[in-house]
Amino acid sequence: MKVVKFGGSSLANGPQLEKVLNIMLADTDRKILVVSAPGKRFKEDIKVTDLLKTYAQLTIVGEDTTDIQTQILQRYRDIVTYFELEENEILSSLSDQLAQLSRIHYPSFDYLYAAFMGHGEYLNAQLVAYVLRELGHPAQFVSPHDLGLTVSGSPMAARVNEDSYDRIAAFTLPSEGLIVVPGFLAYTTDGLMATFSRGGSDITGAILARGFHADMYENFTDVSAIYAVDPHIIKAPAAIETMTYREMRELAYAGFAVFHDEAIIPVIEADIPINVKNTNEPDAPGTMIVPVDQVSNPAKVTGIASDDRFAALYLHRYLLNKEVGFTLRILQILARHGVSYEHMPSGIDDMTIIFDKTQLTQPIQDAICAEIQAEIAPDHLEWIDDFAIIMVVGEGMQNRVGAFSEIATPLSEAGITLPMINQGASQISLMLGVKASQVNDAVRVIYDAVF
Ligand SMILES: Nc1ncnc2c1ncn2[C@@H]1O[C@H](COP(=O)(O)OP(=O)(O)O)[C@@H](O)[C@H]1O
Ligand SMILES: N[C@@H](CC(=O)OP(=O)(O)O)C(=O)O
Repeated sequence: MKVVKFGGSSLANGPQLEKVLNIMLADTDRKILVVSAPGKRFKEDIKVTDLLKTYAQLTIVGEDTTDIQTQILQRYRDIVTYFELEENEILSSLSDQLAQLSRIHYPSFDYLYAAFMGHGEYLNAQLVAYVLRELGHPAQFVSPHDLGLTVSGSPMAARVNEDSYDRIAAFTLPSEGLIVVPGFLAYTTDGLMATFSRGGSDITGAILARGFHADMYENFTDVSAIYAVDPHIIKAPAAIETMTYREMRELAYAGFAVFHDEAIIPVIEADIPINVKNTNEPDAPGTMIVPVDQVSNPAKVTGIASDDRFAALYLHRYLLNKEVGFTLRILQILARHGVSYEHMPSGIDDMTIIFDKTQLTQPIQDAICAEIQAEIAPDHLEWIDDFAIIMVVGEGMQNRVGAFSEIATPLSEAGITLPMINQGASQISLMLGVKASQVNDAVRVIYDAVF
C-alpha cells in the first residue's frame, strides 16, 4: 500500500487536479491521498495558504474580510467549474467554514494563524473527495482528528505526538476507494487546530506512511527528480536517481525545498522508501530515498544545498577553552529569549554561534548581544547578518582523503572566503559558512569542481 502526497503546485487548479486523480486511479496500491492547499498556478500567483494568512491578519486588525474570502473561495470554485460539477452543495459548505473561522475565539494569535492557514488543506481535502465521488470513484474525506494524529509544541511548527502512530494504525481503511487526508494540519490533545511548519504536508504524508505501515511513500511535486543543486541556481543540474535518508535530511535542512527536512524522520524510523515524482511527468522514475544499506555504490557527492536564512554571532576571548560553564552561560542567555542555535563551531579562544534568522527579531538580537557583552565580557563580539550555509553531502564523503581540498582550492581561486568550516561532525557532509552575497557563486564553483 502506498501513501501519496501531492504538493500545492500539483493541486493549483482543475487541470492539475485531474492529473492527480489519474495518477491515484492508475495504481490500486495508492489508497491514501494527502493533499496540500492549492498552490501557485504561475510564478506571481499567491498560494491559498498565503491568502489565508492575509485573511487572518485582516481578522486580527478587525478589517473587512469579504474580498479576501471571495478570493479564497474562487480558487476552489474554479476547480468545481473545471469538473463541471453542481456548485451549490460543496461550495456553500466551504464558504461557511471559511466565514466561520473569523467568528471563533482562539487562545492566541498563533492558534488563530494555524487554524486559518490549516484550512487551505482542510477545505481542499473535502473538495478533492467530493470531486472523486462525483466522478464515480469511492472516496472519503478523513481529517487528522479522525486518525488520532495529535501534535504538541508551537501551534505553527507543531511536532507529532508519538502515540499518534498507534491510533493511525488502528484506523480501519474503507474496503474500497481512497481516503483523502488534508496535509499540514493536525490537532492538539485539547482539540485545537495546529500546523506543522510551512511546507509541512510532506510531514503529514510521512507520518501516515509510518502509521499505516505503507510499503512506499510517494511524494508528487513539479520536478522530475531531486537535482544535485537547486535548479534556481544551476540550470538543468544532474538528477539524483537514488539517495539515502540522511543525505536527504541534510540537504533538505540546508535548502533543498523540494522535501521538508522534518518529513524524513517518521519514514526513517519505519524504513519506508520515499519516491519523489513529478505530477506532470508521472512515468519518469523520479528520485528514490532509501536506507543506507540499499545504496550499493554511494556517490562521492550527492548534492550541494545552500541557504541564506542564517545569521552568526562570533565571539573571541582568550582562554575560553579553560573556562568551566562558559558555553552554559551563553545557552542560558539564548534560552531566556526562547532562541535555539543551529551550530556552534568553536576554536581554543573563539566560537561562532549560528542561528536560524527566522526566529529572531531586532530587539531579541540586540538583547542577546547586550547580555553576552555584560555577562561574558568577550574581547570581541560580532554579529554577522550576511551569513549563508552550504552543505556538500554524500555518503561517499566518509573518510575520503582530499574531499575538502577539492572544494576549498577552487573556492579560494574564485576569491570566495570561508569564515566557517565544519567537517567531521556529520560524517557525510561538509558544512561551509559563506557570505550570503557569495553563496550562489560558491555553489556553482563547487558543482563544477565535483560533478
Ligand atoms: N535540489 C532540488 N531539486 C529539485 N527541486 C528543488 C531543489 N531545490 C529546490 N527545489 C525546488 O523545489 C520545488 C518543489 O517544491 P515545492 O515548491 O514545495 O513543491 P510542491 O508544490 O509540490 O510542494 C521545485 O519546483 C524546485 O524549484
Ligand atoms: N500549504 C502549506 C503546506 C504545504 O506543504 O504546502 P506545499 O505542498 O505547497 O509546499 C504551505 O504552503 O506551507
